[in-house]
Amino acid sequence: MSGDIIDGKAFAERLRQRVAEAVPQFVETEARAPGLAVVIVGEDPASHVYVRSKGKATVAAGMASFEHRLPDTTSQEELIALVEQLNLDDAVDGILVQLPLPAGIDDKAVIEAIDPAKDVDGFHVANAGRLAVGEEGLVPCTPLGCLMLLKDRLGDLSGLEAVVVGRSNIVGKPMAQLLLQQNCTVTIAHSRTRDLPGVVRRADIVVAAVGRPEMIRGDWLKPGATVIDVGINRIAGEGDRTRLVGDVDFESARQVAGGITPVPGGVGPMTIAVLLRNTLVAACARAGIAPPAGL
Ligand SMILES: Nc1nc(=O)c2c([nH]1)NC[C@@H]1CN(c3ccc(C(=O)N[C@@H](CCC(=O)O)C(=O)O)cc3)C=[N+]21
Repeated sequence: MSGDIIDGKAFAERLRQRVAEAVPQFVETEARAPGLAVVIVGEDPASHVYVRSKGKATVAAGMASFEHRLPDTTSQEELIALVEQLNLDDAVDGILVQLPLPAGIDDKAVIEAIDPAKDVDGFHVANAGRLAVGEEGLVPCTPLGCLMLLKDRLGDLSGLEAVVVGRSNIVGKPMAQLLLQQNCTVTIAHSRTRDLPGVVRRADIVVAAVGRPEMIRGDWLKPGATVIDVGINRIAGEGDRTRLVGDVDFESARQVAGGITPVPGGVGPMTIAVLLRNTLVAACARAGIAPPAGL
């Protein structure tokens, strides 16, 4: 038996298309495009690649993209001053400060400076709190993208056993909240979990977000389980090449899983598509209009 590959890239393209189709209505009523500001500090080449692809996707969806590139000598005060300026800028509906930030800048202080209404990453404590208590708010892009893939594949998730491996504030914890909202029985496993393979083997749904290349293997899975691989790890490949792998050992897992997301082409493209979706949703909320249906 060999499970299906869950095509996150194709799903993400359809979501981006739906966002792009909804933008003209916003432009019509508000006489401006929804705007996303992305702030990047420092020279990390991989981060610059992501920021460029976010900017391109934003423009392709018909939205305005504002990129702010700051040198790695930028102080926390300067960065927060920029965030505060973007908070006040009416052309900006979404603010994303690319993480990680250089050493010496406190991520938390910068995130808390973002207006929660413009926090399209959903990282602000106000949005994390709203998610935890089931209030309307902006939800982190990666976990929301994972949930969309799961619902598309499985329909109703009620009563299913979900194991989230990883407890970060940006993926693991919000993922667990979303699955709980869908009436899953949710376990959060992590580096201190005893008998991790045994815990993972109970799961109908496995979300892997540990940041350890190919850690979760096929023999850890319940046959037929749905596996969502959030990991993006660059490891040594053939010769002097590198290759991108997830937190799941794809080849062995595929033999046992019912469905599995690949890396690349799985969760990564969903993150960017949901970022566009969140930007449009934030823009509608700021304008006091209903968000487009079905996003
Ligand atoms: N404030 C903030 N918000 C973020 O959402 C955020 C961030 N900081 N810092 C960096 C990470 C990383 N991230 C990715 C988004 C898309 C892909 C993606 O589309 N990946 C492709 C291929 C990537 C490749 O080939 O290198 C794929 O998986 O198929 C990857 C990684 C968003 N991040």
